Amino acid sequence: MKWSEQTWERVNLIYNQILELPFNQELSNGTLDQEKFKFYMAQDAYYLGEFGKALSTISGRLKDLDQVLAFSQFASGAIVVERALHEGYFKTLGIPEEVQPSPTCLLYTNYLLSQAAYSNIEVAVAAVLPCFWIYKKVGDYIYSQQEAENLNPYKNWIDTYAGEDFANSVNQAINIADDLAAKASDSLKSQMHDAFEMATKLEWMFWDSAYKQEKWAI
Ligand SMILES: Cc1ncc(CO)c(N)n1
Ligand SMILES: Cc1ncsc1CCO
Repeated sequence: MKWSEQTWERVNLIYNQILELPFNQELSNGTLDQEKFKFYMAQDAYYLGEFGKALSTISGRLKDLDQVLAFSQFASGAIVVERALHEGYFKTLGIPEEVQPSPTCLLYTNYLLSQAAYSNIEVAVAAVLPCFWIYKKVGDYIYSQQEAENLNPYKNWIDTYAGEDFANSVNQAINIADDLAAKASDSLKSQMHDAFEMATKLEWMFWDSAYKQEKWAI
């Protein structure tokens, strides 16, 4: 079995809990409170900027030039989505330009940046993979729940992650993780699983914290 198939089995329960989160259920049926969506958008813009930097760092650490190119394209893709949020949702929803990251957003982005900089490159790639794969699966799930006659106010957002371009990036990222895992020791593969599972939990926390509009205690 491929590393990616094994790793998905390990997070399948968390994935199902992600689908059940009130944020995703309400986003899917269009009833999500706009304040919660605005909070999420602001935090996600911050997230995408830091995620882009983590992808750039990984790009520079990879050896195979096709993989260097793929990660540098993912990095620019993430920054392009971040810029589009500023031109789109930030303006239409009236979100202030400067975003202070929530505790969970800071935890997640710092986890990704530190994995990108300091872990073995195989582990760093595994740590960023849920950002691709979980979003793709959640995007496809929510898209499949849409009823044609009801226009969901969050349709634009839903379409971003259910589209073909994103699907291609996700498949490329999974294949790169599998190629690295194929040459890795058992111990390294196990660290890759742990990083994938940790980032999957942080994805759960990110949506949960947006629903709760998480604040700093002091
Ligand atoms: C929190 C989070 N994870 C993953 C993605 C997809 O890149 C995103 N936009 N936001
Ligand atoms: C994973 C990811 N999320 C938003 S853009 C991007 C890279 C795809 O090009």
